[in-house]
Parts: sequence; C-alpha cells; structure tokens
Amino acid sequence: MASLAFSAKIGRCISPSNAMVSDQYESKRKGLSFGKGIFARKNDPRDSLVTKVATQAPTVIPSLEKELAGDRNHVAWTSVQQERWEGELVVEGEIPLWLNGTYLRNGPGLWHIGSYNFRHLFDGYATLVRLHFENGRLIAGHRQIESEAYKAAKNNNKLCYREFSEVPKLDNFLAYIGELANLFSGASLTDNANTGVVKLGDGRVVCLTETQKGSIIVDPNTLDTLGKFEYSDSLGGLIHSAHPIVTDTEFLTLLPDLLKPGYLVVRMEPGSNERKVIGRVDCRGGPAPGWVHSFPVTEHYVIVPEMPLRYCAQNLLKAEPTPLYKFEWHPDSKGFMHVMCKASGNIVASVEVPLYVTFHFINAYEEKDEDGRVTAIIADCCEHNADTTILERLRLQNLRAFMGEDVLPDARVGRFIIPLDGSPYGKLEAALDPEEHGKGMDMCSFNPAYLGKKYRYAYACGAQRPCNFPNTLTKIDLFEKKAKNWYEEGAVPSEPFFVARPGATEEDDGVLISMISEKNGDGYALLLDGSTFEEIARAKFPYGLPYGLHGCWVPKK
Ligand SMILES: CC1=C[C@H](O/C=C(C)\C=C\C2=C(C)CCCC2(C)C)OC1=O
Ligand SMILES: CC(/C=C/C=O)=C\C=C/O
Ligand SMILES: [Fe+2]
Repeated sequence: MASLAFSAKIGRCISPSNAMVSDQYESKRKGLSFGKGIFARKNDPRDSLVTKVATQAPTVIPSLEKELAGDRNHVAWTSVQQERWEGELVVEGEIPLWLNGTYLRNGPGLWHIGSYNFRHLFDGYATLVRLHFENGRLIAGHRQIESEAYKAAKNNNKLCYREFSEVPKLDNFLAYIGELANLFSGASLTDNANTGVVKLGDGRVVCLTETQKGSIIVDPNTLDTLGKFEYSDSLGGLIHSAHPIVTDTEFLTLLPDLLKPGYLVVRMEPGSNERKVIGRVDCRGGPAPGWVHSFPVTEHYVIVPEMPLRYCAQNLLKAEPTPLYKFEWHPDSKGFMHVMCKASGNIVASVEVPLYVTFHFINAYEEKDEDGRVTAIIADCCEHNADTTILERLRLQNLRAFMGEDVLPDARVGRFIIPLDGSPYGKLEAALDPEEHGKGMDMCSFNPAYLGKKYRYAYACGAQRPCNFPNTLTKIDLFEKKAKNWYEEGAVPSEPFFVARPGATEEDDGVLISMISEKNGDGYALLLDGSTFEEIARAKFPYGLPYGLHGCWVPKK
C-alpha cells in the first residue's frame, strides 16, 4: 500500500515522538504485537484479516469469501490496532486555507480485552482521533484515552468497571454484595469517556460519556489524558446527559434524578468546575426519568425531553444485559416535552407528545407570530419512529453480520411543535419525507452559529438501502424539505461535523468533516463543501479507522 508507507514515513518527520509511534505501527504491520494485555490478541480470529488489510494493497476479496465473511471484518467495527499514532496525511483535492484548527472525534474504538470481545458498540474503550488542519496541510493521529477503566483493563487483562452492556465477572456472593455497594456509590461504574468531546469556553477540552465520572480532560494537541474533570459542586448523582450544550459562555446539561424521577437543569461558567442549578423538572409519568442522551435549547429556553424509554434501576443491577440494557420502554407512561426558562428556571410548558425514541436532538428554536411573540418551540431530533430496536441493532455482532439485508430500522427528522399557550399536547411530525434520506437518520450537526435559532440546514448520516447502519452523509434543507446525499459503496461515514468559514454570512458556507471507514479496511478523512455538498478533499489514513461518534472543533488561537 504505497500511500501507507509514504504516510508513515512523513509521520516520522513530524516530531521525534512520531518515530516511536510509527515504529510501533510498523511492528504491528509485520504481525508483531506490542504493549500487553489489551493488545496481545494471539488467538483473535480477526487478526489474520486485520493484519492482511494493514500490510497489503487493498485487494478485492474474492466474492465467495466476501459473501461468507459478510461485514464481520469491516474496519468500522474492528478495534483500533495501536494505542497511538500521528503523522501527516497526503491530501487529494484541496483543503481550504481558511480551515485552521483541530477537529477531534471521540468514540468507542477498542472492543476487546485479550480474547474477550465486547457486545455493544457503546462498550468500547475511547479512541480520540485528531485532524489538525494548517495552511492546507493535514496532520492526523489518534490516541486511547487513559481512563481508569481502560488502564485497569489493560493492567489486569479483564474488564474491571461496568460499561454500557458489559459487567465485570464476580467471583463469589460476597463480591456480589460488595458490588451492590459499589454500584450505589458509583465506584463500579465506568469512566470510559467514549461518547463525545467538547471545548469549554475557557479552552479546556473534555471527553464525555453518560457517567459524570467519565469526564476527562485531554490535550487537543498531544491527545494526552490530563486528568479527571472534577465537578466541584455538591449536586451529586452519577449520570448526566452525554451531550451538554457548550458555547463560549456556558455549559448546560441535565442531571437525571433516578430516586425522585426528574431532571436538574444545570449551568456552568467558563473557568469554573461548579454547576449551578437553573431549575428542576419533575417527571410526568413512569417509574424513572426518560433517557436523556441529549437535549436542545433555544435562545431563552432549555427543552427537557421525557422519553418513554426510561432508565431502569433493576437493569442497572443485572449482570447479563437485558434487551434494552439500562433502559425500559414504558409506552403507557407517555412521552413529554418540558420547556424551562433559562433565566428564571420556571417551566413555561409541559406537554404530552406522541411516543418517541431519539438519541440525538438536532436544534430547537422559538416560533414567533407577526408581533414577535413566541407562540411555540420547534425542536428537531433524529427520531426512530418510537421503535427501540435501534439499540439492539448496535450490538457488534449485528453490525458485523451485514450480508446485504436491509435491517436498519427506519428513522426520520422528528419535529416537535410545543405550543406555549397552555395547551396540554404537542405535536411530533416528520420535518421532511424520510425517503429523501433513505429513512435512516442519526449523528447530526448544524452550523453552531444557529444554536437555538431558526435554522435551515442540518447534516447527518442517512441510509442508502439495503444497509444495517447509517451509511450516507446527508444535507437536509428544512425549508425546501429536500436532502442531498453522499454515498460510497461499503463505506461507514461518521457524523458530518460542520465548521463555518470565518466571516461567512450564509448558513451553509463552510465545510463538513467526516471520517470514513472503508469496506476494504482503509479509512480516510473527508471534507465536503457545506453549500454544494460535493467532496473538496480527502486524505487517507495509513490504517483503517474504527467507527467513531461525536466531535468538536478547536480553532487555531
Ligand atoms: C455512545 C454511548 C455511550 C454511552 O454509554 C456508556 C455508559 C457507560 C452508559 C451507562 C449508563 C446508562 C446508559 C444509563 C444509566 C446508567 C449508566 C450505567 C451510567 O451511551 C451512549 O449512548
Ligand atoms: C450510532 C448511533 C448513536 C450514537 C449515540 O451516541 C446511532 C446510529 C443509528 O441510528
Ligand atoms: Fe450521542
């Protein structure tokens, strides 16, 4: 693979430390394992193909072999092969000269310990990928986040903390009792910050997951793990939304209360580690709060979703995963949307809405009448037609078993309309015909200058069917109700992330950054023009990229 050797060579030139990481990469290519524990996978059946992919030109796999293999070895669902790498990538096309800064993408990139394979996409140890753009050049790299959970797994060659679907094996009944105590104190919960990464207003870069203890500060240049982000308040609780709303002036998040079902809406200022309570929402139904993976805001309001997919304390205690993991589906408990005034903490609307399932809210805004009075809140999300099976589809064995069947459950841009006139019901409808994006929809972004404001464009992953996972990049025009899709056969693209051109006046004037895991085992960074949605540049990594979740942009100072 010419570009592989070339890129690795360039990699060595960048800084002295690269020689070490690139050499590690060379050893891996030659079939030698390095490190210990996690990386010493002598009998892993995936090794042969992974090594083949890493060492040989990307040859076409003979069709019978391919048919038998399905997507078992798709690099998107294969653990990253080395702990870290850094190097300059060769760019095809042109990176705009205004694009100066660093894109970071976090995600669960390592799904095994020794020969033990994890079950679920969300279980993997965090892999942070970096694309540093400078004057048309691109320096890339990745590094595992040194969470306690990751380090313990590496040192003990076994799972030591509770991950999304994985629970450490206990030796005896006494250990089980101890484990119950650990669970209530949060000691056994993971700090594997594998979901997202945000840049706070004060410049600190924090990787996040659903557990509060999994808030980890990293250096965006070296990807070093700098330490835990410790919340200095005494709000307590173990979990939070994995997607806070972060701007230069604030950090807003939701803390679900599992004991007295509800949510605290909290705010933290730049430079501070102390969250302050804006207000509290009591749940309207069900035994526990709905899962709040994310939530939206408008200019003046925080929108608190109460999804009928609710946290489940019993499932938390179970050793074996239940069909919905830490959650339970309670259609009888109904779905609600609450609207809290950011300034006062008062709840200005709390409406019942049709049942819904979403991981990701896109954006929200205030709808005004001709006199400028706010009449309703519009909140958009990637909505899975009130069907929870997407959680099951994200099991690694399902992701790896793709044989051409169309098994990705349908999803749409769900648009909530929440009236502010005191009526008890809100609406939920598709913002555009889901056929426009192949009835697949998740992993969304938009121009952050439009946060909480009326906006026209959303970017996300859609579906070119048949597929088992969102496999297109799609630009959604919410005014025209149209989508434009980018697709490459067999490719698994990660969330398209919008970066605006400095000085832009048009909402879609900027670029989308995505990272692509290819079916031949390779991977590349991709830039699409925000306006035309055409490719403007791509740059191949010297190794295939595992799938990753969410990213952030750290502009050049
Ligand atoms: C993505 C992604 C990662 C993430 O999950 C990670 C964990 C460890 C979540 C754990 C839990 C819940 C989901 C619910 C309640 C308890 C707790 C164990 C903290 O979720 C994602 O979506
Ligand atoms: C990958 C995903 C959700 C990720 C959560 O952070 C959903 C994919 C399919 O709809
Ligand atoms: Fe997410």
